[in-house]
Amino acid sequence: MNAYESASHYFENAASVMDLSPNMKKLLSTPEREVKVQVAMKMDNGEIATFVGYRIQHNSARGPMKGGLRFHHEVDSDEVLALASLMTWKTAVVDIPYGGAKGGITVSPKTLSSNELELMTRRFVDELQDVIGPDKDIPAPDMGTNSQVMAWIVNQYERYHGFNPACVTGKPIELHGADGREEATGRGVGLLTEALLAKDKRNLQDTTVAIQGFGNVGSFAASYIAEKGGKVVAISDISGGRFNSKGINISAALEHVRQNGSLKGFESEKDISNDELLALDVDVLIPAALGGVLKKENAGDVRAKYLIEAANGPVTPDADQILTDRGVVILPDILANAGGVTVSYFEWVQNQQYFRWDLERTRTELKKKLTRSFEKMWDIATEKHIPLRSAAYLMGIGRVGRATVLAGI
Ligand SMILES: NC(=O)C1=CN([C@@H]2O[C@H](COP(=O)(O)OP(=O)(O)OC[C@H]3O[C@@H](n4cnc5c(N)ncnc54)[C@H](OP(=O)(O)O)[C@@H]3O)[C@@H](O)[C@H]2O)C=CC1
Ligand SMILES: O=C(O)CCC(=O)C(=O)O
Repeated sequence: MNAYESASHYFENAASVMDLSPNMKKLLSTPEREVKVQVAMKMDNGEIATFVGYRIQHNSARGPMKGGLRFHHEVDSDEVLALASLMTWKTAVVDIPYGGAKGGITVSPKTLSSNELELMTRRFVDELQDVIGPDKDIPAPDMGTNSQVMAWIVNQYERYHGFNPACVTGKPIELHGADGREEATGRGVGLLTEALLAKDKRNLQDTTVAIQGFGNVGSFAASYIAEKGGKVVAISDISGGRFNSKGINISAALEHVRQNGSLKGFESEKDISNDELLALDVDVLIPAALGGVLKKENAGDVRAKYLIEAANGPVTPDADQILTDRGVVILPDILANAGGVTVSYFEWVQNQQYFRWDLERTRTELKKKLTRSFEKMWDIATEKHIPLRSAAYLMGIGRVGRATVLAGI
């Protein structure tokens, strides 16, 4: 099952519980626009290279479309479509006035020089500048992109449209970014982990955690959890995992990555593989890297009681069933990692109003939004005796469906 089939499965499941008409189902599952472009450029050595770029605009019933840009060698149209549809439900679950979109380029960004990365980003914007914009579709960071890439995007977009900071979020603070956006997704993961544990009268202080992926999301989630007294016993990146039964020193790991570019060589009690990390005997497992990492073959190995989907689509439907049957509580991606797009919304609001918030306000508003959405999802799940994922989908699809009906076609 590819990423899109997985996302469709979750949508279909919820749609059948909601009794959506076949026409409404079709309307809500079909993307409004799919753009596929050639990104042609001259590499540092003078040779011409071409890359394939995508922007898929899934749904705009609730507002301008919103979603990140992924630079990764596995990006394809199925994956981008799956991620775009998740954005539609995610923005609705946290009730921010957006639809959903996603984009990406099939490329390994680490194989490019900084000049090449900049040029590729600018050429991509040249191809997309007429379909994106502050009131149409607003990109942001995802895997393989960061605030520097967003800075090139805003600069290139403004060459066509004039001063326009709200055309992209996740920008550097110096270029109208929001204090708190960089940490937001990981912080949200931490806040929601606390909220979930609290339902079982538990807290982070007596909790062990394993996190796969130590990029933007994984590292900020680890920092938050460690600061709150949680014991992060394992972290990983593409070089593999590090395990320490007494808890990893997250500040030291961050410093190591800053100096060396990866966790490779970071000392710990023992080195483990990414597969071993997923099967560790911990309370909380947080996949924060690629999609589809928990599947039929390894879902039975999971020993954690709580699984927080920091990554988009980390659990396939087969695995979801196995884990749910085994009593693992899964906090679904469309809420678990929604802290990022929520603070992107705050950044966009600040850009539109030319008014800057301080970090404390951002953190307070983020907590308010996520907590409110979590409690609503929890109540639906409890009342209907359904898993949290189904409850979150009912919330998201319900809001998009109602907006569609009210607006009329
Ligand atoms: N950035 C954001 O605001 C948001 C991100 N997400 C989702 O969170 C996930 C992570 O995104 P983000 O943190 O931004 O991405 P980053 O590119 O910042 O980090 C990705 C991390 O995953 C690691 N990784 C990559 N491939 C593998 C692999 N095969 N096995 C183990 N680790 C791997 C990377 O290692 P290395 O550095 O060594 O390559 C890196 O540590 C994605 O699923 C994304 O869609 C969701 C919501 C918002
Ligand atoms: O911040 C955003 O606009 C989108 C983040 C994103 O791509 C995601 O939530 O998956």
